[in-house]
Amino acid sequence: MVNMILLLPPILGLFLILRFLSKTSLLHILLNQFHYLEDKLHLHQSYRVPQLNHLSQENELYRKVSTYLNSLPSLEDSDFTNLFTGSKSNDIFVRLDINQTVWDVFLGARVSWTIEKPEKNGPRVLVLRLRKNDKRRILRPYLQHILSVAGDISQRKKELNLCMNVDTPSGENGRWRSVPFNHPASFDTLVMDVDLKNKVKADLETFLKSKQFYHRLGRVWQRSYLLYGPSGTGKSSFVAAMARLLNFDVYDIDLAKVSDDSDLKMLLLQTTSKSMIVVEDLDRFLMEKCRDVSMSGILNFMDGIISCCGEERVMVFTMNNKDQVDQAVLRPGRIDVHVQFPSCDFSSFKNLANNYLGVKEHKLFPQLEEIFQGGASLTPAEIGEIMISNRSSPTRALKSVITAMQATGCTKSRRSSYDDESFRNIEVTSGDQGGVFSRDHSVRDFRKLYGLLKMGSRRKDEPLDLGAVEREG
Ligand SMILES: Nc1ncnc2c1ncn2[C@@H]1O[C@H](COP(=O)(O)OP(=O)(O)OP(=O)(O)O)[C@@H](O)[C@H]1O
Ligand SMILES: [Mg+2]
Repeated sequence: MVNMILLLPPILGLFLILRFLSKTSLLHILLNQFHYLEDKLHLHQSYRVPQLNHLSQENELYRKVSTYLNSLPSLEDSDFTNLFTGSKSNDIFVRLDINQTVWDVFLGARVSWTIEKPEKNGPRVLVLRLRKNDKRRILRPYLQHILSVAGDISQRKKELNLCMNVDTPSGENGRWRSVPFNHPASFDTLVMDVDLKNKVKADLETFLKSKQFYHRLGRVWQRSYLLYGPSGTGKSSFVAAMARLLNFDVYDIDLAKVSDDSDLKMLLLQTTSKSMIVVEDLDRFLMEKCRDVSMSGILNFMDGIISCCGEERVMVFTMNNKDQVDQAVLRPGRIDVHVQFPSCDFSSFKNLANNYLGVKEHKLFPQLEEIFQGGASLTPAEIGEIMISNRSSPTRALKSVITAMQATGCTKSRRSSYDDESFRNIEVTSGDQGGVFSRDHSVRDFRKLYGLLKMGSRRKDEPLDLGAVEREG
């Protein structure tokens, strides 16, 4: 009994000390000091993983290690970790900051990673530090482990990036600025010929599985698409839908910000594999008299000659009108698939009415069909705008569309040359099957061999005054 009484004060004291340690940061400080001392007592070796290689191309290992480190739970314990919101409002991301160290344990060995930035505006370097005793045992398996975890994370990755070239390089990310790519368009939301949509989807899916095929032929594993048609017919939305289907980052090249051919090469070298390279309004750029990038610079870029690092790439060019463009740009092999985006026909219109207004049938449909058959048309963008502003009243929306179509004054006689020309010009080269369909094939041949990548063929010649439509509506 006396013994028990004697033991009570030390037990109580120990309890109070432990409670004090757990409630304050003293325990944490002591543990840190212990790790620090333990660290000092061993010989260490450091390895550097630079962000860019000697050609200023992105070092893929750097990206993979960053992906891995940003997924480590220990990052949350590290001081001054950056917190960011993601694309969804309740997503929070944890990201390592410059000079911040994160610890990791692999096969019982403790290693640390620090992001350094040797020059103020220069690229970053990830520094791995591990004990010399552990080096032989863990270095290679550890790096393999990082690659495999990073691979899994990217496969699950839902967030895509949109990269845009900028005039002045920051050094850190080279010439590309990237932002999360959240464009909501998908193949489901795009109103277009179902057959055409499915053919492009199948073409993209086949491309993804064709690595061996391209390698056997000694070809760069890339596929090029030309999306052409009037403004507001869904070309940019289609690009977003393609990126979403492929799960590729998008590199949107603004050629006006490219200073010369070698600058264009450098930009391409700084893109990664599994990406989509997009050049919008190429026809307009090629038409410019004073431009900094030469025709041969553009052609080399399209051929993928300068793509040393970027395998598995899809290139997309958009144009309003391809008739004025040099045939060298459009030749098979340089552009594999041409997809035409026409103004709306009646069947697409009904799909838009269903999507925007929830209307499958309406008493005004026969009148609208007649107007469409008369040759008048609007682009999906124009029809979409009218429907959005009148979405509370489908009848008013449809009446406004009728008024707008009548206001365009487009008649059958004004559309003939465009129709016939575009019909002849459809070219689909099917690299994966080894076939090239030339311009001379008849339309029936195209339908038979690959299917017709065409949604219809009407055109609007004059801009719509939406203000007038709304007033009348
Ligand atoms: N086929 C379509 N289906 C559904 N929505 C469409 C379609 N085409 C256009 N839109 C709508 O119209 C708007 C403009 O479309 P988009 O920017 O894709 O056209 P574009 O062809 O790229 O035009 P531009 O040549 O001027 O760049 C978007 O908000 C899009 O949602
Ligand atoms: Mg566009």
